[in-house]
Amino acid sequence: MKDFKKRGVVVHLTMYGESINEKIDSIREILREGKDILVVIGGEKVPKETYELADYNISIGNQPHSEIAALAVFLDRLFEGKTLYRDYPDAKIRVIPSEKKKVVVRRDSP
Ligand SMILES: C[S@@+](CC[C@H](N)C(=O)[O-])C[C@H]1O[C@@H](n2cnc3c(N)ncnc32)[C@H](O)[C@@H]1O
Repeated sequence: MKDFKKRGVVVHLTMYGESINEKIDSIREILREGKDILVVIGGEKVPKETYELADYNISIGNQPHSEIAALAVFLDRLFEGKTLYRDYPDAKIRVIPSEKKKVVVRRDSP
């Protein structure tokens, strides 16, 4: 975290942090400025130093979630859902959204 702070902004997700609803616009602005964001999520006990080193301590509500759930909600808010259906030009398999069945298009290898 100390090293990363020389070139970007550290966001630590914690149920004790400030509301994501209040802070997400300013965090999104960091990306617009072209800076990188390091998202820190805990596993076991999170050391006190993490809270102090983070530029933002952000809560996804004040109830505990799994770390993956907290990260998923954070990323979805940050990118406003726009990354969910992003096209990857070099993808080997593409899933076509369908109401009733699985539709998959495979790209032939070159
Ligand atoms: C299950 S929690 C473990 C917490 C850890 N035992 C501690 O002492 O802080 C795992 C991680 O999920 C994330 N997390 C859980 N609930 C959250 C919430 N409401 N808001 C933001 N992040 C959360 C945090 O990064 C947390 O460190």
